[in-house]
Amino acid sequence: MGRLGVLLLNLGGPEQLSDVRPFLFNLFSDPEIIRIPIAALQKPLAWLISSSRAKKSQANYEKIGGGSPLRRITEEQARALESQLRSRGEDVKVYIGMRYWHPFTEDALTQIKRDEIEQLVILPLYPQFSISTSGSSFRLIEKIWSENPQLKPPKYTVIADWYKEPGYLQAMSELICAQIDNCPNPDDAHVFFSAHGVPVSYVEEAGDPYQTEIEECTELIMRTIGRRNAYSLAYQSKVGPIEWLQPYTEDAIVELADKGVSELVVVPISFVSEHIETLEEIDIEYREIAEEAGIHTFNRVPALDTNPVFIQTLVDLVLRAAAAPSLDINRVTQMKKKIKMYPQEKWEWGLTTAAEVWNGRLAMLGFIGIVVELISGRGPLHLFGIL
Ligand SMILES: C=CC1=C(C)c2cc3[nH]c(cc4nc(cc5[nH]c(cc1n2)c(C)c5CCC(=O)O)C(CCC(=O)O)=C4C)c(C)c3C=C
Ligand SMILES: [Fe+2]
Ligand SMILES: [Fe+2]
Repeated sequence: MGRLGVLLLNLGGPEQLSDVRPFLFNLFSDPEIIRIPIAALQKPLAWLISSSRAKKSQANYEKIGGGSPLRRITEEQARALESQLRSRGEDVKVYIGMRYWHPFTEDALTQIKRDEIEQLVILPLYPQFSISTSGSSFRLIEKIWSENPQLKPPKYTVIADWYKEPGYLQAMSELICAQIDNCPNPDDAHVFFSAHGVPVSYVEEAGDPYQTEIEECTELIMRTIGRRNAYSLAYQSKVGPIEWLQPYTEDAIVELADKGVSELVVVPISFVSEHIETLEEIDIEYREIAEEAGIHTFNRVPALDTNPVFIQTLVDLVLRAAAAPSLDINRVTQMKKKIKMYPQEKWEWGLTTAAEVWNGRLAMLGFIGIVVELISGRGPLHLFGIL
């Protein structure tokens, strides 16, 4: 086997407060994150939303030290993975490709070409697949390679999701058990999984397998734990006016308190590193809601970061993928069945009634939003809470 490369895919995050606005612009420019049916409106709307949201978002990043720790942690994970693989005798280099901030995926692919990597394993740092995360990164890689075919390595394999990996389940269950045991009454502790949400339309209309994979993942983790603790799942970080997966984390916490739960073990489930949604949203915002609702123990399970059992899982995944026949991005998307990634014709031009209605609604919302916002400086986007 020739020189092996591993490309870790992640979201990226602003490193300092002045990065927040351009980072948000990149994020909202992605049609897999916000689906604007008229492509020409994508960038103006991204500019509008990012400019207006920046202040609120900066205030949150300020509370966690003025920037996202995502780059530092992902680099630590990459180094740990690389040294583990090298200790197994592999001639390997690990790269990081972020979707919305440095180090960008484009730069990683250029470096991979320069280093003459012969076989590339593409490994998203998202255990479960979503159109908005791994799907978006796969689309970007496809686009870069189609525009610049010489960047494509001779062989590559894509890992679509890996939430069923025994090592991952083991690492998560050890971290959760430690927090259960930290509760005053461990048997009464309620294990509360909080996943990053996505709009309902992603699952119901575009066929995103994310919700199914998240639900299955929580069940597998609880089976691995093998204790009798009650558990539930909710979705956090809703953005904008449309309906996202429910129940929402903030409502579910209050409901549990109303039912008499007073000891909560909170498990961030859709991401493997500490980031703004764990350090600010869970640790500050949701903790406050829980305390006000009468929950006296709120133990948050730390993210995996460089947990050795987790890094070992990544090693196993890479070695298995490197030994497997080449699996390309198109086949992965097909394997994910009928996912409609934007701007597939089916979705964009509405071969189904639902998509037509939805596109119409979005187009109207976009037009009205931009016009009202530009005229008054305070439009529907504010009203609906996007900004
Ligand atoms: C599996 C994880 C994630 C999914 C699914 C996801 C979907 C999703 N996100 C937004 C909008 C925003 N996300 C933001 C930050 C952010 N998102 C994730 C992960 C998932 N997103 C992470 C890890 C981070 C934080 C990175 C960091 O800086 O540490 C933000 C910016 C922060 C803010 O202003 O709140 C936005 C906005 C949408 C719309 C979406 C699905 C369509
Ligand atoms: Fe997000
Ligand atoms: Fe948030």
